[in-house]
Amino acid sequence: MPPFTHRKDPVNLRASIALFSHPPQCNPCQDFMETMAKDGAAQEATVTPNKDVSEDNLKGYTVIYVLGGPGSGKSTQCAKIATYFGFCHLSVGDLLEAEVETRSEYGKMIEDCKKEGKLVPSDLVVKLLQQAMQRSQNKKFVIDGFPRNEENRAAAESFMKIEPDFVLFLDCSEEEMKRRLLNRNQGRVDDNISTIQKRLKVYFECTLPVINYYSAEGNVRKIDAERSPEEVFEAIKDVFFELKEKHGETRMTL
Ligand SMILES: Nc1ncnc2c1ncn2[C@@H]1O[C@H](COP(=O)(O)OP(=O)(O)O)[C@@H](O)[C@H]1O
Ligand SMILES: O=c1ccn([C@@H]2O[C@H](COP(=O)(O)OP(=O)(O)O)[C@@H](O)[C@H]2O)c(=O)[nH]1
Repeated sequence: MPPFTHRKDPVNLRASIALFSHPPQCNPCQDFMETMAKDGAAQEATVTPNKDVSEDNLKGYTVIYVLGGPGSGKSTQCAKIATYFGFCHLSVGDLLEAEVETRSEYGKMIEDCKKEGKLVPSDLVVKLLQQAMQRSQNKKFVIDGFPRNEENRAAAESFMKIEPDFVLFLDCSEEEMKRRLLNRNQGRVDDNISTIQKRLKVYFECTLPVINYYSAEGNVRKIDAERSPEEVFEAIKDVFFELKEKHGETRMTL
């Protein structure tokens, strides 16, 4: 399969990327990571995984990654998947927001990243995700909006030993994603046009390569996400049933 590019408006995409003069920030917040490494802060407080649960316990879980641009409908569809198929829905964006609310030492940095549309360092994201998975009673996870860049993907594989059963790619035009985000109206600090442009840039430059990585492994199911939420979910259900039939219970437990 040829690599995914932006589907409907490649000309617009090139134009919008050209608006940004700084280089892609697929490994952002470097200063913060260096500080964490120096003082061992990553081991502290709320993000310390439960010590009596080994990372090997994550093996044998069913994991589905749901990727797509900001506003492509990831959260909307993950909630439906969770309800219909009994998966645990883990939104990394929500885990980060919850971390901000605990007023931990990472709160300000997370808030700043979010306002700027930047990605939070992988160490922290992976720890939060690992902790949430270990605390869950469920063994089937639909993971919303992660991995966002190559560093995230590699960290999930090497530290958590997880690889997705498959990746759902919600394909939506830039124009529609912008329209949805500007109408989302949930008081998010990042749903303004300036931050939306930055998030889209990160998506095109950092997340699309991850989708293409999995696609090269034959592990991506692309969904036309520009239809109504109900129509999108019907297409997603077809993918789940088709894969269940193909792989049986051993590969994916529904
Ligand atoms: N298929 C759809 N058609 C129209 N609006 C949608 C659709 N899916 C989601 N939305 C709306 O678009 C906004 C962004 O959806 P959301 O699921 O939060 O996207 P993401 O998690 O990818 O950022 C929300 O206000 C949501 O209600
Ligand atoms: O793996 C992730 C997921 C989210 N974020 C941060 O959380 C923000 C919001 O992500 P969310 O998934 O909530 O929303 P989306 O941008 O997909 O609409 C992003 O812009 C990033 O700042 C991150 O750093 N890593």
